[in-house]
Amino acid sequence: MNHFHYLAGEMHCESVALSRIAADVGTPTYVYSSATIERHATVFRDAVKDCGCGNSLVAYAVKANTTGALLKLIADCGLGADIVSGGELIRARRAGIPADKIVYSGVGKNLDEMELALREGIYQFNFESEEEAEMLSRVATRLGMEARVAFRVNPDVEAGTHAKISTGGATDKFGIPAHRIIPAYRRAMELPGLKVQGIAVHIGSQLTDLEPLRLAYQELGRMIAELRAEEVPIQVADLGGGLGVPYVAGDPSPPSPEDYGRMVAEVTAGWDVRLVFEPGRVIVGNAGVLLTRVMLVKEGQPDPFVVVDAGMNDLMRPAMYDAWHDVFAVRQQSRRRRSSIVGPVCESSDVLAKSRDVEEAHEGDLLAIMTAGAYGAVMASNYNSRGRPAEVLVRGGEYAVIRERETLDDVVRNEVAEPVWTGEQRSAAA
Ligand SMILES: Cc1ncc(COP(=O)(O)O)c(C=O)c1O
Ligand SMILES: N[C@@H](CCCC[NH3+])C(=O)O
Repeated sequence: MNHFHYLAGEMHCESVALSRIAADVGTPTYVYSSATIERHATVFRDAVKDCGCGNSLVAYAVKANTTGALLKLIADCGLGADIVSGGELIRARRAGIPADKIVYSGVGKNLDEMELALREGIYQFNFESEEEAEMLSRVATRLGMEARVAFRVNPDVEAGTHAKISTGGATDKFGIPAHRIIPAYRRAMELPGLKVQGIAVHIGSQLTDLEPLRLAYQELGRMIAELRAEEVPIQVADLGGGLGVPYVAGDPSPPSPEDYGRMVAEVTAGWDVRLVFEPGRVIVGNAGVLLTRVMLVKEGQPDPFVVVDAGMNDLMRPAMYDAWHDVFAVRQQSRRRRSSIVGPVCESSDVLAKSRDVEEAHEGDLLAIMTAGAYGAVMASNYNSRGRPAEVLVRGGEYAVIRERETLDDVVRNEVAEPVWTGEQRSAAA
């Protein structure tokens, strides 16, 4: 369910016409609906609230979309944050997410990031290796602090999603395999500065079948029992994120948060733990579109190329994962024409929609690339010296720019125009 819909043949977000945003802010621009985000946050929270001990923590996976105003909205819905870097920690805190609602995942946290997270007092570090436990112990001891920790298990299950977004297979870099879990916890319990409290799992993203999740959670349940038999005090089970969203209008396949919540309640019954969830895409995916303008239409083989002003640098997903995003004309057209929608970037993979039966497009038309709220703006780059797109948040009948479009000055800001070579630095110091 989202808040993008047609009114008198024109696509609106809530009640704001996308053509108005394009006229005021330009294109390409990401447009988000605050009502959709609030709704998804609430629906997810309600779907899992009775699972586990009933005091579940829903920690939004900040990587899906980190724009400050959007994070603030999610914080106001009471969600915590799942972070993967010091930068995401700072963003989450600035958005008002309390430290005790923050969990920290990721295979490579550096010492500075560990120190920052410790000083902030986050809820839990999810270790992805035994080495991380040693590192954090040293940091915590030096600071005279104690870190609450968990290990992420790699359950070796086939998530049934795109290979590049699967994370729970034996050859993926994430987590540690089941056979190393007990020794890892034994060691962590001996290390100073660590307080073992939980266990975590996350097998991938855009999952449209609950079975792989069920298998992973059952494996987690077995591990909790084994760990408790070894007197490891597991009180928290972090079930990760991964719930998919429909990328094709009307696609019924992704399970609803309610179905997911029922499955979780069933599998985790009797675990006697606090559950943590890390949803990303399901909160923001359908809350955003990328608004773009047709620059020209050129003949092509086998279909015409509709060249738009958004490219793979603005929305990487089609080039990177062959991802499908519906493309609709902002002003509905009755004629249709098989076309490829392509960006201006100098790469053959800069194709947003390949040979699609779409509404016929003409120079100057506006198009909406749908379901672009998650892993869209966050993955944008400056490739081809293109400024990253603007972002706009709609609320009721009004909207606000929440990120300005980058100018060329912004793009080159950190470059040093007149390099100072090391030899010159030495002679200046002498
Ligand atoms: C550890 C972890 N948690 C949560 C997420 C969020 O996943 P999703 O956006 O699919 O819910 C990810 C991304 O795959 C992740 O790596
Ligand atoms: N960036 C991916 C999701 C990765 C999730 C993080 N592990 C996507 O756009 O689908």
